[in-house]
Amino acid sequence: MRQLSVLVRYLRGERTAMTLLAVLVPAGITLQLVAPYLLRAFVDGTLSGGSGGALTGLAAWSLAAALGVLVVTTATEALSSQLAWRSTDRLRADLVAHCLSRPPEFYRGHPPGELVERMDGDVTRLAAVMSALLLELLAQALLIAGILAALFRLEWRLALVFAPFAAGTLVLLRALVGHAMPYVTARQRAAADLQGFLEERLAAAEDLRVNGAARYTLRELGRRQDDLYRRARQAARASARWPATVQSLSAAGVVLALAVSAWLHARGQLSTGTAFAALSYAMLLRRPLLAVTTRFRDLEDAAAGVHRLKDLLDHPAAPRTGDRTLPPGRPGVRFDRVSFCYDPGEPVLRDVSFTLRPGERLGVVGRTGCGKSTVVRLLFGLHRPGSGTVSAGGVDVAELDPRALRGRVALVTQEVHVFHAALRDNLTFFDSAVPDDRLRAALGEAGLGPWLRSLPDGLDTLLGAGARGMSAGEEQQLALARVFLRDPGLVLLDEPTARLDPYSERLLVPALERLLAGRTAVVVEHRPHLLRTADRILVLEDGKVVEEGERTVLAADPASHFRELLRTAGAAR
Ligand SMILES: Nc1ncnc2c1ncn2[C@@H]1O[C@H](COP(=O)(O)OP(=O)(O)OP(=O)(O)O)[C@@H](O)[C@H]1O
Repeated sequence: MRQLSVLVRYLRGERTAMTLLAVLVPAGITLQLVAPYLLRAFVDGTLSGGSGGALTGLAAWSLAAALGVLVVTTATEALSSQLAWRSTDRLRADLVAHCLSRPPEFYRGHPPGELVERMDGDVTRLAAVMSALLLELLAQALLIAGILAALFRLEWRLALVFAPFAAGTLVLLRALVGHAMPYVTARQRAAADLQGFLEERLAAAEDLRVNGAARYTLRELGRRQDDLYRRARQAARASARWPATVQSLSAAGVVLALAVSAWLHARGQLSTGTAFAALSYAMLLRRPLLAVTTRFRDLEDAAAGVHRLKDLLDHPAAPRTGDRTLPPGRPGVRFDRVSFCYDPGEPVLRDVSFTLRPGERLGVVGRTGCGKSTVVRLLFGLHRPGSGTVSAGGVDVAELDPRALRGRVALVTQEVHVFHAALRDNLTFFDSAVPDDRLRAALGEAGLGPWLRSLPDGLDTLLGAGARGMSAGEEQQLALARVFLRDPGLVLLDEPTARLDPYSERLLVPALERLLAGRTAVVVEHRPHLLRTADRILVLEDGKVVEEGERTVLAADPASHFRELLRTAGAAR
């Protein structure tokens, strides 16, 4: 139940609704408790030949009580469901904001499908708890207490029979929560795993089909579905065992009420009306106990969900950033004895040092896996060096305000995300303040002018899944247009042409050249012809700098690593 403390935090902002509920719930319970009393008076009144007027009055009161229960229940449900929507919306917004501020490692541990399951599935389950369950459990607990109190007033011997029975049932319920929780958590984990798997495979559907991996994917899907089924069965078994026990116990309770009432009635110690009322209370008691137990499964689901959400919320934030900004103009770059490793273990960069003056262009080369992309990721502030300093414009990147950094430094990789949104929004990231002529100019600089003119709705054309498709080259040009729009002083290119065919690459190169002109740039590239315009070259091997210097000098030196790389690449072409 500790997990539900998260709920309490979100319910705290709902004072008015909670106050109204605090009035409505006891009112509803009181009305339910009054009904058997009215029944007793009616039965005893009828048997003792009471006046017709009094009996009609009692019947009218019973009807009013039943209507009252209906009105109060409807109002309670409407109020609690509104409260749940508002609270869960806030929780979901907090979760999204939280995830958006996590470092890249977070997304390695939590694939998008799993995050969607948590933000949607878990949060929706919580909505159910907030609206119905929690309130219902509270109301039913109050109802049980109320029934026992009413029974004491009615006939203390009957209450003595019921009190231990109800208490015993509640103790069993308490045990139930902890009992099924691990199974429920395992089931939810398996569901999230399945969702993550589906999300990843569907995103790569084209590759899977082309490479004939569809059958393997279906086999894997089957394995994960089996796992989910097995865990769901275990969870259902664990959750069902106790409610069945409680159901039997409550049936025994009703029989007990009947037996005790009949015995007392036979000895003349209980009026017929009181016996009826006692039986009504026994039936009434049966309802909350059963409701509580059958609802426990949902409650456990939610508690396990909260557990997983807390786990998500507890993930450490991205490393603290500073509030410094970059000085105006084109920033220089400096790596000073930088070492870095992703996970504890082998360093990916070791003691890397180099300097790039403002406006210079550095080509980073080396075999695959030698750490080239890591250099640009550190410069873009995606990771912090384990030791040493990475600075841009003379400011340690760790001390830069991330917004200032992103405003002045642009990273272009081979991954381009096209949102299912208008072209305009895809360029501005939903900033409506950017004027259209700037957008058109940026698209023109990126070489997308003719493409824009061919679009039926121009900047309003819908892009992304299910809408206007784009070739890999056009997507890459779109990424460049985003960068042109920001007019950064430092551009980082991480193999932007890697997934393009030679034709698309030839179309992209002029736009890339326009982008790099007059800016400081770090270019990671395998293909030597894209390094033709670099001023300096950095050659990495196993995370270490094995060569660094002017491109023309290195290219002319027959013994240089760079010359060797050019030769190898030339032979491969
Ligand atoms: N997110 C990550 N978590 C753990 N290890 C990583 C991660 N990213 C890269 N690595 C590892 O760090 C090393 C350097 O990776 P990096 O991407 O910098 O190499 P690269 O030189 O750019 O390679 P390529 O030319 O293939 O793109 C590799 O061994 C890689 O497996």
